[in-house]
Amino acid sequence: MLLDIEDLTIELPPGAAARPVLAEVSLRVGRGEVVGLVGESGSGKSTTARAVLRMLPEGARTSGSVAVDGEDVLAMDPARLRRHRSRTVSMIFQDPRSAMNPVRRIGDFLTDPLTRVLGLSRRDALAKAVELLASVGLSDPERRMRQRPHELSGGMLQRVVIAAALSTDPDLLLADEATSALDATTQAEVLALLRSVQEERRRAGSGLGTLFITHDLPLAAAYCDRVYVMYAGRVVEQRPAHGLFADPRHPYTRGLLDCSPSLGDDSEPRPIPGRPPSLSDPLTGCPFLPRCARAEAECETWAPVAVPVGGGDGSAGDGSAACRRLELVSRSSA
Ligand SMILES: Nc1ncnc2c1ncn2[C@@H]1O[C@H](COP(=O)(O)OP(=O)(O)OP(=O)(O)O)[C@@H](O)[C@H]1O
Repeated sequence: MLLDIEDLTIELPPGAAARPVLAEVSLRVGRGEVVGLVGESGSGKSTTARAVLRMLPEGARTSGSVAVDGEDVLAMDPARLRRHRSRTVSMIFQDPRSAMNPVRRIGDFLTDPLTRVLGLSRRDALAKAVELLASVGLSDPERRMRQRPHELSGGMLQRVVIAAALSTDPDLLLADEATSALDATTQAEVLALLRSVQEERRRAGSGLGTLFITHDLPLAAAYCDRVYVMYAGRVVEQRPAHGLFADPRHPYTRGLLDCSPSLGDDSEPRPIPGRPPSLSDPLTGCPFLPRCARAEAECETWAPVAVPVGGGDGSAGDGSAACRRLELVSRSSA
């Protein structure tokens, strides 16, 4: 398994929060797989991605494990961690401008990791940077190399950032809301680009794993192979994308789909009532309870546990959802 997060719990120092930022998160990404991580703001998506780079909140206490290619990231020594961050994993953020120094040229942004991390000569790095810009679909790459960020559109800049992220040939790509700031057409183009990179690496026999973070569940269901849904620092459902979209099992997943406008459906999107809990809200029982239309008194004391669920196409056990009602059903049919 390329990325294997097991039972990861991250707690802030005493007094800073009433509940963990992440609670017992387990998540896997295989080579060649695109895995979605979805949830409302504050659910813990970025913290999960940052934990893969061991970029943890100040003073955080951690339990559980984060392994990449079988190696425990939380136990890496500083030299190994540097290599892990610069070679094995690359991260793309929502705002490409924040990743770039506005006064430096695009060429410098790209050649920097090539000389520093890969040890290429300046000349080879320049040639490789031009190649990379062409490979992400930017016209006139030599001219782009001399331009500064403000001279390029958001979509073009995100392509530059993707080129830089791929320049060190990482095994794992963490895309944190990487297309959220783009208009619909540009978003579709950037997703197609990421897919084609994925295919190319698959054909070359060195599958790239992608963790695709978004608040947009229909987008994740359309783009990803498998999707994890997070709520209040926990994974509440994880399924193959088609099953999740066709037959969501957790009430929160259903709620997210019901509040998304969908093509060919005239029904009004219905927002989930209430708001997600903040870190200062202590949680007992099911964290979704205050917003759940199907909650019962017993949910108040229920300790969340992942219950195996089928794929919506008759296949069994290829996903899970953490809901007490599903646990009752699975117990009664066992
Ligand atoms: N370094 C930190 N110190 C204190 N609190 C933090 C820190 N990092 C994250 N948090 C808190 O942890 C919770 C989860 O944040 P996180 O950024 O992982 O959520 P998210 O799902 O990615 O949200 P968004 O979509 O808004 O980025 C939030 O309540 C956030 O305020």
